Amino acid sequence: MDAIKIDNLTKRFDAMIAVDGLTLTVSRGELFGLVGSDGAGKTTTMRMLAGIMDPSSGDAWIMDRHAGREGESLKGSIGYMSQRFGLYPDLTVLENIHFFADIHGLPQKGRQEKIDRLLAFSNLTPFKKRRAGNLSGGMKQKLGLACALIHTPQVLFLDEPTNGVDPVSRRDFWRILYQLLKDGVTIFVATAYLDEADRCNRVGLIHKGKLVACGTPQELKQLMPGGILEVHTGNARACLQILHRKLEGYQVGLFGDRLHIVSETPEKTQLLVQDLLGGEGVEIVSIRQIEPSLEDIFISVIGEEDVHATAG
Ligand SMILES: Nc1ncnc2c1ncn2[C@@H]1O[C@H](COP(=O)(O)OP(=O)(O)OP(=O)(O)O)[C@@H](O)[C@H]1O
Repeated sequence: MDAIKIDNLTKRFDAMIAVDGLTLTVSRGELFGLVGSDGAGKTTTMRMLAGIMDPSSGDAWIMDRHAGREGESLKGSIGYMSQRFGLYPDLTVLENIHFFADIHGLPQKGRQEKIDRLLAFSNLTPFKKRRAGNLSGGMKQKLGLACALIHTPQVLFLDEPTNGVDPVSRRDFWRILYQLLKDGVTIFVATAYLDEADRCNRVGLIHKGKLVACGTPQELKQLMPGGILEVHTGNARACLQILHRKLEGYQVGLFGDRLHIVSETPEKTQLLVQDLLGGEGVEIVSIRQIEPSLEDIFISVIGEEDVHATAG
């Protein structure tokens, strides 16, 4: 059964279409990633699903209830952690959680046990008396998550929850999400980090408000015809310029100190690239075919010039 059903959801801001005919479903207990660069339409989608923004047209249902028309009755079933999650910096960790418990009308009976469980779950027990303003970025996000979970929602919406958080805390945060999945919570997470997208059961790539691809990470990786050639040389940027100049009709992108070339015939392209770079006096450290990453797929689907705003 579907936890989330989105049908032709559209949001216009004057002439600008922020979300353009989005249609997709998310099953119960699924971890779905909405992936796109800045301004792709992720936050606008989240707001409409969480019932805090009306769509211009189209519909969404969460657990069989209409996100707009039945928004009020949905509140108890969904948790929403927005990008600028409203923690109170002057309140302690514990006080913040109590504040959200009050908002959701959580009864006093059983409340303390619930809070203790959430604190332990998010590894915040030792910090419960610390003021939220004095927490690290990663801890703030965990506290935001604990607050979003206080009323035991069935569906959790997370808008770029690990934006700007260090890699160790990000991994920690994802561990917590996997625990929630085990408890049967459906998670809909927006992210610009493609490595995070790889951790999702299914991924939707959104670009300029449109869903341009959707499937499991493995399915998305099969969207790419041919393969990827990874080229490692002493100076990737110089080689990028050479290949942009001389290798017409190919997508070439810079990934750290490596170049990725999308090719339908990688073996042939490998010979061509070896010739071209050799002719320019470039020494190739290695050149090999690799499995495309989600980042490769993203670039191949939306075009290289549009991808630069996307975090790696
Ligand atoms: N209230 C608004 N009024 C006008 N335009 C808006 C409004 N909210 C969003 N937009 C525009 O809609 C587009 C989609 O924005 P949205 O915030 O949904 O993208 P996003 O993928 O979440 O990116 P980011 O991570 O930068 O928030 C952007 O071009 C944005 O400028």
